[in-house]
Amino acid sequence: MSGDPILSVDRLSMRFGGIVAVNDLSFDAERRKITALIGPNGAGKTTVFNCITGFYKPTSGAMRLTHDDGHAIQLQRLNDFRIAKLARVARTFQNIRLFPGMTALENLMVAQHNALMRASGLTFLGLIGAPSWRNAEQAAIDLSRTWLDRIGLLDRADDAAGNLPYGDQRRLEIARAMCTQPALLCLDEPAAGLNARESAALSELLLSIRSEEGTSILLIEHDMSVVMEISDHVVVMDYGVKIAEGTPRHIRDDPKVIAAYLGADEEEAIAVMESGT
Ligand SMILES: Nc1ncnc2c1ncn2[C@@H]1O[C@H](COP(=O)(O)OP(=O)(O)OP(=O)(O)O)[C@@H](O)[C@H]1O
Repeated sequence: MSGDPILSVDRLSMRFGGIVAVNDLSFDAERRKITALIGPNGAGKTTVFNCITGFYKPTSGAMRLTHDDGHAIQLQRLNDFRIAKLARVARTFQNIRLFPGMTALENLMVAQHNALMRASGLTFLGLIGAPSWRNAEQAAIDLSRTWLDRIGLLDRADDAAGNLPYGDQRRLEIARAMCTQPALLCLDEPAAGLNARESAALSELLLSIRSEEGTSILLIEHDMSVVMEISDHVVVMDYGVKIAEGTPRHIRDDPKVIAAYLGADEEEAIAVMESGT
């Protein structure tokens, strides 16, 4: 794929002892597009995310994130905190990681903690109520409320996050990640456990983040209806390697992809496709 990649993964490998979770993987995620990373269970998708976001140090390979101004950052050289801060990569996890006892609004304020700490002069300006601190705090509240509105939860701002319906919690996590104003948003199975109506709301939210904020999105997802509906580009992994990539329509008809999902070999998959079943 040619174009304007925000993320270039180049020959990435990750081993755990004898297990090769990711093997010589290369792909690009285009700027202001939605790139889906799919594959059967154990294909290595989450391990790729963990390398990109600095949870794991890859065994070998490079991951370059290029900001809009052309400044490029080699992610494999940074730890997770610096990847979040300097590269502006935000992520969500397979399981919900909100603070359940805090309100929806407070969960979004927490995401802006670092910016607020800077504005508070590491608490001193906050203690004396300096105008610069008050302005920064108001801006953080405004941004939180804007995102609550975007996900349809403004009227539940003061409810504990843990009391919200599951689909709302999923969207709140994405809103929390967006409050860090990321360049690249990495979402690990955001549609897991959602019903059809909630999946549709999620797809709508992600499409609006792409079009309104212009945020680039990298998505791991098993729900093919979501993948097919919102992805600009799909990368398919199996056993740690890339087996296909292209548009959703292209990969949907690829016998290697069908074989990987069916657990069949490629010839069987072609036979299934040709029989139209
Ligand atoms: N910390 C680890 N230590 C040892 N093996 C690991 C570790 N993390 C992942 N693996 C192994 O690496 C392989 C890829 O796992 P990974 O979780 O990346 O796959 P996945 O495609 O995200 O799967 P799923 O769709 O089920 O979440 C698996 O065989 C897994 O057991």
